[in-house]
Amino acid sequence: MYHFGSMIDGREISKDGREEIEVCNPYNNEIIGKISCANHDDVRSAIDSAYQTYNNVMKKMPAHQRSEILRKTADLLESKTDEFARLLSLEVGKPITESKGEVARAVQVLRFASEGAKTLYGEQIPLDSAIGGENQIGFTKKVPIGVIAAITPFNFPLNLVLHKVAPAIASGNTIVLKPAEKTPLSSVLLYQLFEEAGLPKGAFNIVMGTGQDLVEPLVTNPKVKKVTFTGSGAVGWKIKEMAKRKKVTLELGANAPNIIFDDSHLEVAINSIVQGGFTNAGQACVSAQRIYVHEKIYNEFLEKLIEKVKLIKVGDPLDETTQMGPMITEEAANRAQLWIKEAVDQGAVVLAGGNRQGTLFEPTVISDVTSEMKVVCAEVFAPIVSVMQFAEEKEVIEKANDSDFGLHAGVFTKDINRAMRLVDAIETGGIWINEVSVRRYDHIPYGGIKRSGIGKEGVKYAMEDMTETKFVGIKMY
Ligand SMILES: NC(=O)C1=CN([C@@H]2O[C@H](COP(=O)(O)OP(=O)(O)OC[C@H]3O[C@@H](n4cnc5c(N)ncnc54)[C@H](O)[C@@H]3O)[C@@H](O)[C@H]2O)C=CC1
Ligand SMILES: O=C(O)[C@H](O)CS(=O)(=O)O
Repeated sequence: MYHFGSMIDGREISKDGREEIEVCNPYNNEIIGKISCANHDDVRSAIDSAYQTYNNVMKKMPAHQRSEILRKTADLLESKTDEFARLLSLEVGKPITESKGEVARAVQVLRFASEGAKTLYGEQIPLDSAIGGENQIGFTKKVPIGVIAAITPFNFPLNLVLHKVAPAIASGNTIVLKPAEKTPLSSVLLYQLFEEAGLPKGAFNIVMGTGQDLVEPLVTNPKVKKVTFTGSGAVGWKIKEMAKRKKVTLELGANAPNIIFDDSHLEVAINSIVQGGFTNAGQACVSAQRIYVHEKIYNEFLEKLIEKVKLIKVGDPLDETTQMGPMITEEAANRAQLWIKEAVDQGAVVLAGGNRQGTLFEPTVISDVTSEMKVVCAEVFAPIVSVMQFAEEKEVIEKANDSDFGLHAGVFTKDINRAMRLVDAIETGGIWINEVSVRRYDHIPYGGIKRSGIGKEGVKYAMEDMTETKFVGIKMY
């Protein structure tokens, strides 16, 4: 059984006399580990360590050395794919095939960051474009900002942690991480790899515990220069207020629209929605939640979708043949079931699934929903897709945009002109054509608008946000 404390200034601090939180396998509720929680003094020590290490070490470390540490960490992680994947399946409950996918993506994040460390360019500015700027040279440097505080959610505990730690190290910063207390174990295994790869002590610190307890002292400490948060909107926007004038990145939730026109490749669209709605039991912020299907193909689409959804094998995440595992807690599964009941009471029809056994929620398809129902207008974060029909392009654009959120969208059509019209009309941070909203590659700019957040991740873009652009001017005479 794993038992980890906080990792501060290059060592695991004492676990004695600390409050403990058990980490359970959501599939069978077995305890797989526990964490000993940090207190507010520990948070301060972690920030002090990160601050000293930034000023004395990381700020001065050459790019090739930062790059090499990241490259070595990537190689180490790749060599331990099975161990990490197993732990992800145990702590999150995702099928082992998806966990291996998360590890493979995490390796790529490290490799992108390793390359990014060497290509953090400023630009040359032609000063003589301004009257009076003759005989002067101008350029910019990308300079690190210092200590970064990172707060992460449960659903992709390795990759989403790396989307903060890897760009921070690549750009010469230091970081204090508060991982999700439901899935904190993989972040410590990751920490150990960084240590083995030669990352100086204090460059990456982890404080263990609940957000309620640790986030305020972390975010409000004056030595922290930037806060990067991934998680729910309810928490994220509170953190933004706490952070006051600090730089803040918020990666929050959504209810992604996916639009299927009557000229789309039906098989491709259906397979994409099956993947996009049920990956990680729907617990992805870009999960395909609202599916708008053109009226001409609505019945055929629905019939084929239901057929495929009913075949999804739900069960033990460690079984290689399992396609969907449990939700993270019984409370989360119960909430999803209540939302379905509420929708049904208001006229919705459950066409597949709808039931649960403990944390195991059946892959669910509902129709006859309205835009006021929670399963449509709120973030469902469960294996539930709502299918609606439309007749006109203009109408479906309005429906897709009728949301407080705006993270990713998917559009299926063979008409490039229409696709490009939707690219411009749909209000999201990213849009896919002939691919489902859930698709994410780790080097694309990723982040939402509206209530879905502020700023972008994706290694290069996170590095931009973790640096300042400093102007340098030289006058010749
Ligand atoms: N846009 C994106 O990239 C992503 C967004 N998410 C969003 O994350 C949410 C699901 O993850 P959860 O872990 O359930 O989110 P959550 O918001 O409950 O927790 C995220 C982090 O915030 C901390 N936290 C919780 N309550 C807090 C409080 N009152 N004060 C301060 N900190 C607090 C937690 O300890 C955890 O570390 C969904 O809304 C999902 O859409 C998840 C993954 C990616
Ligand atoms: O990395 C991803 O695939 C997503 O960011 C995870 S989530 O945002 O969809 O939860």
